[in-house]
Amino acid sequence: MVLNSTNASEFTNMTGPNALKMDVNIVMLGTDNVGKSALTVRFLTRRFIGEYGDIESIYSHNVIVDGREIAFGIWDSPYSQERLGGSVTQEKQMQWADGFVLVYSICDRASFNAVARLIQHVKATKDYAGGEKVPIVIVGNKRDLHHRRTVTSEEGRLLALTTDCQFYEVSAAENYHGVLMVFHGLVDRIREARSAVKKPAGIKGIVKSMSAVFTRKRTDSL
Ligand SMILES: Nc1nc2c(ncn2[C@@H]2O[C@H](COP(=O)(O)OP(=O)(O)OP(=O)(O)O)[C@@H](O)[C@H]2O)c(=O)[nH]1
Repeated sequence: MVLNSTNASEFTNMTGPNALKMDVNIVMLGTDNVGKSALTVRFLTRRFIGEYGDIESIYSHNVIVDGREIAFGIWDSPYSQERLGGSVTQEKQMQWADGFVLVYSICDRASFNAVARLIQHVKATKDYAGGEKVPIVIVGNKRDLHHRRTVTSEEGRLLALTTDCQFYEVSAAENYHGVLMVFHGLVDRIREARSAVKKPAGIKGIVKSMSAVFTRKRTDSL
């Protein structure tokens, strides 16, 4: 299913002459029932509808983020064990994606453990130009069910810190803003990754060390 929606009118500062369009493809990953579809639908429609079915969907959605039009492609598929095994779909997803939202439920320790494995898998599989870090956001969902929590916020934060990912705890059921932060945060990461590819790594360092040599020579000859 492909759903198209344009939601630009709710943002200010969006039609400046310098606004450039940017395509961003995002894959939602995580085990069953963690809320991948709920997060996606919340971002696209601002609504939480409760039941989402098991349909694989690629959504397209245009919004303005920081004055720039972003054309989101969001691939949301139900979890299956083949995901960790190297299926054709998974390979396609890896090639297609610019960034990943890795979701677990704070009430489901197994889903958190699966995210830790998925991070390693994505990092090992995703062939990112320039070798810079793959943009990944880890999301602990179902924050509204804190009385049933089995994964602490600290554990989520620590996982993000040790794997160089971003981290958010949200409730797709109760809070649109948190969900918005997830997708905007990922766009920032993708931007950073792309500009790292454009500017060859180390060029600043080369300029710095050359000027250091010349400065030293001048100083030596005084
Ligand atoms: N309380 C609560 N329930 C949620 C939240 N997010 C999703 N759910 C519920 O969790 C169940 C699973 O949500 P889905 O979005 O279908 O989960 P999924 O990860 O896409 O699941 P699969 O399609 O099986 O891979 C649904 O009953 C949702 O209503 C949340 O933030 N809080």
